[in-house]
Amino acid sequence: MTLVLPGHDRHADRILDVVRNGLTDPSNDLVTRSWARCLNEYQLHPEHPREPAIISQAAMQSRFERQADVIECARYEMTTLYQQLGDADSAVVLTDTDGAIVHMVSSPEFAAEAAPLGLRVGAVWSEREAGTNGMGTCLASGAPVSIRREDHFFSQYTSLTCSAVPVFDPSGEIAAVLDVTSRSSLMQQHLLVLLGMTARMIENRLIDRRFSNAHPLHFHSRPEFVYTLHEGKLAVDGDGRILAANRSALFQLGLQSVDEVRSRRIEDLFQTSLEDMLQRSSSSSFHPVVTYRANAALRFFAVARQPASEAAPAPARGARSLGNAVQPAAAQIAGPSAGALAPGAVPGRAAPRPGKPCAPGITFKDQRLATQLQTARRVIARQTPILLRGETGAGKEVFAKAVHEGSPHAHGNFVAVNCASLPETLIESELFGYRAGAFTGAQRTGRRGKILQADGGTLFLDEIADMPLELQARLLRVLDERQVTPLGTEETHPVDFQLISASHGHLPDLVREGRFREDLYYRLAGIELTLPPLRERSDKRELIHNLLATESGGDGVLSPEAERLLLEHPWPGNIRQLRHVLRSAAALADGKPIGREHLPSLFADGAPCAGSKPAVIAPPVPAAPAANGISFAGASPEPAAEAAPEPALPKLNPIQANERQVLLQMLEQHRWNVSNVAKALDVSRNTLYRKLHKLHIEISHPER
Ligand SMILES: Nc1ncnc2c1ncn2[C@@H]1O[C@H](COP(=O)(O)OP(=O)(O)OP(=O)(O)O)[C@@H](O)[C@H]1O
Repeated sequence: MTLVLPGHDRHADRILDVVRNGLTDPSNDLVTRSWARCLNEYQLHPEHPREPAIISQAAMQSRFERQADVIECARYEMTTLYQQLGDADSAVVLTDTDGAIVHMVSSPEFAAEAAPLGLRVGAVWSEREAGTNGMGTCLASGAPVSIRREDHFFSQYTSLTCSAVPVFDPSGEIAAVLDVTSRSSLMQQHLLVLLGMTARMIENRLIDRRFSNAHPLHFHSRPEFVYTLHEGKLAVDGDGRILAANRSALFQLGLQSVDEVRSRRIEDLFQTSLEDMLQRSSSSSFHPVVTYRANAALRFFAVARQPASEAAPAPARGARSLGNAVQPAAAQIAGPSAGALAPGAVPGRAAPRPGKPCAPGITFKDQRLATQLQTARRVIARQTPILLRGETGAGKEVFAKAVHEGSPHAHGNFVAVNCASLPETLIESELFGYRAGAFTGAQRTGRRGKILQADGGTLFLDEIADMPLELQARLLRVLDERQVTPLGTEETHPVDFQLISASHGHLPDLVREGRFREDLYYRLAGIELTLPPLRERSDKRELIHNLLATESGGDGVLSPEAERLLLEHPWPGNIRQLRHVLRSAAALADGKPIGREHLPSLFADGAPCAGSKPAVIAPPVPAAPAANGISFAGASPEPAAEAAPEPALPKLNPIQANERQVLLQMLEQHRWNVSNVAKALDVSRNTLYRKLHKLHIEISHPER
């Protein structure tokens, strides 16, 4: 990479000009003030760049020891942040209060390219050493900063952009700086928000760790924010004296610093005592209880618990696999000695089970996918929830099942729930189950919900973005408490399941729009993996042949031209689309080698293949007797349409019949991608699924 931009002397002139002539840029005052510090206070000169000082390994050892608990609390959050960024040309970096890098997470390639510049463990990035830069300037100003390319004091860093935030310890002092350094200068505002949230999570962990003998007290003015990143958190000793507070606690209590709260008693802040709070919390099963600010009419919802060090050990079952139980050690990677992480790779200690052989036709030979599978199996063995992203039909569910089969819970059930295809009103009972007669329409026998079915196994929540907000809160509670209460009952059942969720969309966007709970997102995304789309897979040829073998009963043969067309196709519908194309091709070829003329749906977008009739848009026709409605035979020429008549439909009125026709055409145009059709119609996927269900258009997975 070119880390030095041409024209660096112009860069130096600009800095000298601005500082010497007092030309501060009010929109970037923080940067110009830092330049002035570099020139006047540290006697640096932009024309005489210097490399950051490197601390010897031996000297770093004592820093690691001093910072041990901060590093330990930050490791996992840094890895999660790195996974979320999905930017292979970036590093997530933690420095101590001198600006020395104590931990770093990045891809091996980026680490190798950035090391000569001093972006590595042991390098000191204070302003005094490295001029204006994210980590150093954040330390100097005590505030979040973004230092974009030419904002750097030395020109050798102007191909990089860094955003950094301070991390505070429980006494309110800066304990570390968390930074993302990247080649891209885009989205810095967004990045600062993510960094800020990550810093808060590290701070909260640090309170738990340093005050494990104290009573944690969680509170917020809104009950749904208790136990979330936004909660106020206090550590209280056995006499009710406050030992530590997080930033949100100070903000909500209207205080400026931890000193103002330390050594005060619970009664000074709230109209309650520690004993009362503990007693009420425990009798409400640790649901938030109401309390008031002392001497004011401010209402809060709070929960007080026993110290973590005294808490009874969790039951053997249920103690292991939920989001709450995420172990910081799950993401031990770029430590003092290691240094780099391949995107998507999180080495762990627990050896994954080898896993059952895959079902016929299923393959994970693509290198990236194979690594992801290995990573996911390691991570799930360490009780970390997995969030899968990937285009529709890319194989998220198949992947999740393969993770389950190689996991310590492989002996339990793999239970899949598609949150988008269930009507909103049914998701709750489907997930949590219900007692007989719990509501009108409930089965007489009651129903064991999917969460209980997954006890001892794996719950796969597909299209999690479509889970309604109220249910998100309930799911979060299950993940927190590791127990489930079926509808219409008071009983709680302990549950122990591994959690894998999937979404084709970007959950942080939904979080920003207020459509998805941020705290739930963090619970689900212990690690986030983006599965490659079919067009990027290196095992495409093998996949095509394997799928053809299963779809044709072993008889299918491809002509070289057909193979080439299949390999070159962009596959917007991914493996599902490929499977259907092969299924109808095998039916059309009827035992003969499959040629171009048997692949009409590849040309359905207006490029009909030579020698075949133009593609016809028609209702989907099952290509095999038991197949469902997902078929590209709908866009195929007549022989396929004649091959199997559409099953008789219940009677629809003329308006419904018309609607059905329009929807089928749209589905066909969008290659049966429900999300895209929903987008085109400007309705939610949920609404569209309900409509499809009503009009008897079946969208399901043929192999389920
Ligand atoms: N690794 C694989 N090898 C062979 N076939 C696969 C593989 N992964 C997925 N498939 C096939 O692709 C189709 C779609 O897979 P799957 O349902 O897992 O995708 P998905 O990403 O969960 O889809 P959606 O986003 O629509 O829920 C299925 O027919 C499945 O059998």
